[in-house]
Amino acid sequence: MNISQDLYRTSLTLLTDLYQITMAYGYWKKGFAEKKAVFHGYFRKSPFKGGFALNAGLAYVIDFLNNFSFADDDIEYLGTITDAEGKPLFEADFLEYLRNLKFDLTIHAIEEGTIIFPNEPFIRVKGSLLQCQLIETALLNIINFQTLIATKAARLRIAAKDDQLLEFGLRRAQGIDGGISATRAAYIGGFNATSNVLAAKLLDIPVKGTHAHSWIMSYDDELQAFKAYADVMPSNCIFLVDTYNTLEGVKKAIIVGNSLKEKGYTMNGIRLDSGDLSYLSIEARKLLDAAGFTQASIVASNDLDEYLINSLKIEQNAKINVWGVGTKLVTSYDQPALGGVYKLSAIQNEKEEWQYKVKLSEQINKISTPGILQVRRFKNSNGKFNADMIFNQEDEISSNPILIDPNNGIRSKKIDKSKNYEDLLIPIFENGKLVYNSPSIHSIQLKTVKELSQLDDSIKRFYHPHEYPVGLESTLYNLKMNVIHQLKS
Ligand SMILES: Nc1ncnc2c1ncn2[C@@H]1O[C@H](COP(=O)(O)OP(=O)(O)OP(=O)(O)O)[C@@H](O)[C@H]1O
Ligand SMILES: O=P(O)(O)OC[C@H]1O[C@H](OP(=O)(O)OP(=O)(O)O)[C@H](O)[C@@H]1O
Ligand SMILES: O=C(O)c1cccnc1
Ligand SMILES: [Mg+2]
Repeated sequence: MNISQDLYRTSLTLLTDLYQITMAYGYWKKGFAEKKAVFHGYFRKSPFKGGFALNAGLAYVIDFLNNFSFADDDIEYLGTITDAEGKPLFEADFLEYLRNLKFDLTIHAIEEGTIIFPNEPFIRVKGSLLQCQLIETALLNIINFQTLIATKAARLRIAAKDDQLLEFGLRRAQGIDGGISATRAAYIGGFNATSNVLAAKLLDIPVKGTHAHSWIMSYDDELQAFKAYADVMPSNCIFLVDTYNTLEGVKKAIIVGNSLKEKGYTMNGIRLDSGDLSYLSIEARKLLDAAGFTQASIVASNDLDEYLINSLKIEQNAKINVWGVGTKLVTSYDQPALGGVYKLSAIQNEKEEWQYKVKLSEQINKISTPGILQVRRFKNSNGKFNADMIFNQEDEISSNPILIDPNNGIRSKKIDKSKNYEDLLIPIFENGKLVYNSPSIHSIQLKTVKELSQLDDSIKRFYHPHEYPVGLESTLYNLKMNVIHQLKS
């Protein structure tokens, strides 16, 4: 077996939890597989104790859904699953139903590179209960991870300001796909390039890199190693200077930089990968400037994250202008998962009327919201985000709506009707037909940059950020309370 080939040449339709297929079987058996339902995907808490998340993963969801069909070998495999008594779990007619299933859901989603907040649906799925159910796991798998990493990357972008950010994470990433999709999400979040060659090729992301300690160690002498590197790649020289003694390394880089200059080339810079990055970058900058290399970059790497970059830049005045970030970004070191969920919120009865559904919980923030929802983002006259309103599309909305905090009914906010707004959930699939053109990854990154500029600094800060107002429109809030009271009585 060739794992990588087998993994990527298979249909991904079985990328799901068994219970989705078990429920699908149950719906089919009970005759309501094709009953119309609505589900929404959303998360309840911004990651990293932050004030926002950056939406990512939609292009992968689209790809998954566009190819959603059970291949013959999928059906054959499902036929081999048995129950506790050793009998086939699924009957043959159901498997034939799956074999002939044609994806026909209607899906609205928020575009990648959009800032999103807790409780607002980033995706709305409408159509047969059976199909809505079958896609849950893959959809959450894709969006939870890419949104998490894109958010981390956006935080690194906030810390690094206008400096270059390079993603170096592949060696520490969570497996093969974890590595590739982390690279994608990092780019969406604002990284300039990656060292991951396969991801760069597959996803059209700029690829960059320096060299490793092993290059230096393979020579008897550091100076000889730099000279040899300059010989081989005179226009691609960022010398890693910390193998033995960092500042001595910088001096040797300068010697080689001067001979490059004589030959008409430019030394691009140096990289620091250990020691006190603040002290060493300040001293290295002095040495480089004194030798006339004022344009040479100082790249830093070594367990960096947004807090360290912020401290190095703001508190310590480090002279670093390119940041290589790996482990802490691609593994989302301080928060390993985004808790995005997918909940049923409406289902049609025999008369094809919508019945609204709520999942109750002792924890108020875990009570789901009923309806067929849309997210409306209100903006101030300067373009900055003002507040987001979640509303039920089936209800009339006042032009001066009142937003109510879903977790605290006494907190509310009035929106005046002069505000500009945008509805964030846009059509992606209509009855199974793709009606959305995915933007290039470069335009998604540009969108991120614009969105971050429209978000107030108080929401972007890392410690105790201000909570951006997201409320249920009052008619929806009342609907939710009514559904809850009916369930309790
Ligand atoms: N000025 C600084 N302020 C705060 N943290 C720093 C500063 N300089 C470096 N760091 C961080 O401190 C840690 C230092 O790492 P550590 O003590 O393990 O040694 P090292 O620099 O990696 O050396 P080596 O690779 O030779 O073991 C790294 O996470 C690095 O990012
Ligand atoms: O620190 P990260 O953010 O993950 O960035 C990537 C790291 O990978 C490389 O070395 P590696 O960690 O393999 O070896 P090292 O620990 O000896 O530097 C590189 O020199 C960076 O230190
Ligand atoms: O190109 C680099 O400098 C690099 C690439 C991967 C990991 N660490 C460093
Ligand atoms: Mg390391």
